[in-house]
Amino acid sequence: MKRRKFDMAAMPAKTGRAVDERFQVATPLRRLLNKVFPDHWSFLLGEIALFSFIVLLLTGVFLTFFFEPAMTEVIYNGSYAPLRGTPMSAAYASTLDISFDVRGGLIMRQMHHWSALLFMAAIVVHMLRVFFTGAFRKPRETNWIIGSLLFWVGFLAGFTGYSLPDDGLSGTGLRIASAIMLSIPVIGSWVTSSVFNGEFPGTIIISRFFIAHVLLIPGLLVALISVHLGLVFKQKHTQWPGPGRTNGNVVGERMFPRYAIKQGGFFMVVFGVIALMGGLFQINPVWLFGPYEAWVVSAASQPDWYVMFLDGSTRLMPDWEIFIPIGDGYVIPPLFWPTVVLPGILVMLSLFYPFMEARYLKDYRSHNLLQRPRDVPFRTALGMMAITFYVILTLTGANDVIADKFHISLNAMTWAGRIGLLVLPPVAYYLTYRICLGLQQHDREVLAHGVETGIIRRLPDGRFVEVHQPLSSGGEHGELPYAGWVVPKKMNRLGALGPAIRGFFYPIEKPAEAPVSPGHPPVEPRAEREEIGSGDSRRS
Ligand code: HEM
Ligand code: HEM
Repeated sequence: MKRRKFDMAAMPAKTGRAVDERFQVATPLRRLLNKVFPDHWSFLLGEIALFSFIVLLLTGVFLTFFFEPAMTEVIYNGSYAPLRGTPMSAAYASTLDISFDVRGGLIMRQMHHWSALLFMAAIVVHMLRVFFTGAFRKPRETNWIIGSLLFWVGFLAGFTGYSLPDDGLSGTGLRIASAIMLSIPVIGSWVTSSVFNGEFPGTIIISRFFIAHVLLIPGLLVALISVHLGLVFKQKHTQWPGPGRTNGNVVGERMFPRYAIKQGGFFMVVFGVIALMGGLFQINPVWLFGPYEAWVVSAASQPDWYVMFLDGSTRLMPDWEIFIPIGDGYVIPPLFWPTVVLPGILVMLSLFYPFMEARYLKDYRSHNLLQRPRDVPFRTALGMMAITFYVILTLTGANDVIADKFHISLNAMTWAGRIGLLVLPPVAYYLTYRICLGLQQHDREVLAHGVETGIIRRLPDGRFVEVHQPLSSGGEHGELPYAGWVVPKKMNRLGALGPAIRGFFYPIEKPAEAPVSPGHPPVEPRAEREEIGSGDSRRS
């Protein structure tokens, strides 16, 4: 029999055909590789969250090989001399072993912790980007909801992870969690004894948190992130308005090859930065805190940054205890309001904001173009108000340290926090609003008179004027229309007092579909386009 010659060059095509004949993947794969993504630095924030999550998974799996999730008492006999001979839980002893005796263990622990901090920070900044640019509007409300859930599940991931080493700090955090659960009226004691299997701390909480931390929560996160990215893919990414970009298309680069290669590179950068931080900067040195003992609590015990706002809200709460005289009587301790009710309100507000805004603006159309924060002053101002609220609570979470370092009375810090929490957010709202209107005014000036060139000319009559260069009209980049909001002219006319008062803060006219301000980048010459079908029906 004649043997067929082996043709190496034809192998890839042949393999591809063989796979496609069996699984019919060529068409969906081509669609995937041809997907167009718009380019802007702020779209990388979601990717930082994604990449740091991947690092969390990788380092977390490594730690799981060596961590022992048990509260059985052991006598430490590892290489960290100051704690040798100390009775402690197996969990704490294994964390010390990971830090001192497992090869590469300390860098993995530190990378895990740094990536957790980066993950939460990236989520928050990504969420702010989505908020301030209006990317959550129809049709992307579902993705906003999934995103909000991701934040809160990430929060739980961080808290359960922080509790695992069972050192002095993590035990203090668990103690606070048990007090928060106990503060819930009626069901509080039942919830606490169910979670801790009896009295705090019990003997089971670390192994329960371990299952939650390495299995349930990561599983939930992977599922939610998959749906989140699936929706970004299905609904297509928003883009900044600009010449050639409309509500019905996406202008950018195809997934393959440039976009995919860029993303691969960016992952390496994020991984590299986390590895450097894990290698160079110490984080959570549990050996200094000692094993957890319920009666040992040190000052300056701080949680990770994303949990600190709850610590702060607890510190600011006045000691108002409510007694409800039904039956034997119920007590609602002050702790209930800042740690259960406040986060509950924040969860609800974060979940439903897109719907509240759409209702308020009576805007039920689909939006695929982003808005500049200055063009929607009320939203930008609300966002700044929320940030101010959060920052004050977070700083208050460290008010004992601030009081100590700056020699301020702790009581004065608490009162400053209380007053600041009520006064500063509205001030932030007002200032942001005025700044947005000022920036709009500046945009209008640029459109009317062109860009300042810095060239001063003397006119024949002796006056000096600055030469303004008109914005390009038509030409390569097309017209740059300005459709921002307009501050009303006749604010004080009798009979229009309402609009006049509102007009001081609010622009009256609704924004046009695509506010385009000067300075938007021209369309890149090799940009690709993809059309988006409108899903709007009756109410547009
Ligand atoms: C684990 C956390 C998260 C990951 C890994 C993640 C990842 C991403 C990625 C990669 C994108 C596309 C690129 C970009 O626009 O940045 C995206 C888009 C989006 N994300 Fe997230 N995200 C997370 C959390 C959140 C949160 C907390 C929110 C809001 C509450 C949110 C809301 C959105 C929305 C609405 C889009 C569509 C944006 C658009 O088309 O302009 N995400 N996300
Ligand atoms: C979003 C996901 C995650 C977050 C935010 C997170 C956060 C944390 C934090 C802050 C710690 C304390 C680290 C320290 O000791 O300094 C920790 C510990 C730990 N995590 Fe995670 N983690 C995540 C996912 C995972 C995954 C997917 C696994 C395993 C599959 C894992 C396994 C562990 C283990 C075994 C420990 C205890 C070891 C130790 O503290 O040294 N984690 N995690």
